[in-house]
Amino acid sequence: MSEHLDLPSMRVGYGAADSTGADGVVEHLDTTWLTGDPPWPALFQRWLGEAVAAQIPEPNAMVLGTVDADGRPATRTVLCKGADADGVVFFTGYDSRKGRALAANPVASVTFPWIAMERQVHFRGRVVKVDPAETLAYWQARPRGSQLSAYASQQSEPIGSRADLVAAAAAVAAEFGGVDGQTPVPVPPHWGGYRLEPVSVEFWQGRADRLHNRVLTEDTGTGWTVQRLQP
Ligand SMILES: Cc1cc2nc3c(=O)[nH]c(=O)nc-3n(C[C@H](O)[C@H](O)[C@H](O)COP(=O)(O)O)c2cc1C
Ligand SMILES: Cc1ncc(COP(=O)(O)O)c(CN)c1O
Repeated sequence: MSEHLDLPSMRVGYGAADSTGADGVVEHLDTTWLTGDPPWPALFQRWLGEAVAAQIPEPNAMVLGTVDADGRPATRTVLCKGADADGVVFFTGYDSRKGRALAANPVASVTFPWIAMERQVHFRGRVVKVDPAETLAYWQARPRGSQLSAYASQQSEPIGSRADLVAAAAAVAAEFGGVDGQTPVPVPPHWGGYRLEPVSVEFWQGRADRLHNRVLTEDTGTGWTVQRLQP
């Protein structure tokens, strides 16, 4: 397949030297943009708001990296459902492949790949389960169809066919009064939220000639540092 695609020559240049990039920002990302304690939330909220305003698809999608008990890394996309000074929150199956990795190794990375904005934000840190009240509040805000599917799905386990999957979902729907029923679907015991509590957050802004801007903020244990990194 890829032999018909000229991958080596595929590239996009970012901005023009010393001018604005696709992020619409003339000034270069600078360490002085990161203020506050911790220093990352204000700039992160601004960039997230700009990604939403730019109408890029799924601006709250983030690529989550985990490492399993055998040291094998894996990444997949999840939706960010909360972001504040305490960290970034996502919801998933606790017994899924990622859930099992996080049980063994409660650390992760997440990357927001805002490529259309020529931006990326990268977090690393410890991961904790959110408390059940936070999971319940989010669960109740999900569409009923998504609740039924999450209830039916043993996420990341094999299933024989699409028909088997549809039948499993239909059985769960019947248990709770049908797809359009009124019986509330309880939070499945195997489902809930996690919060990545960042110890490092890196902001990346693409610039001409690959002379990009990178600013890293890290929690050293005695306070947050802010440094520019080479591209
Ligand atoms: C844009 C996008 C958003 C997704 N959001 C979630 C999510 O919030 N939670 C989730 O469990 N899976 C989500 N998925 C599916 C995951 O990428 C993944 O396939 C699933 O969670 C199983 O991952 P695992 O087997 O590594 O545990 C999303 C996929 C895409 C493409
Ligand atoms: C399996 C799964 N779980 C959870 C989510 C999170 O999003 P939402 O709660 O908005 O459905 C997604 C989003 N694609 C998903 O695919």
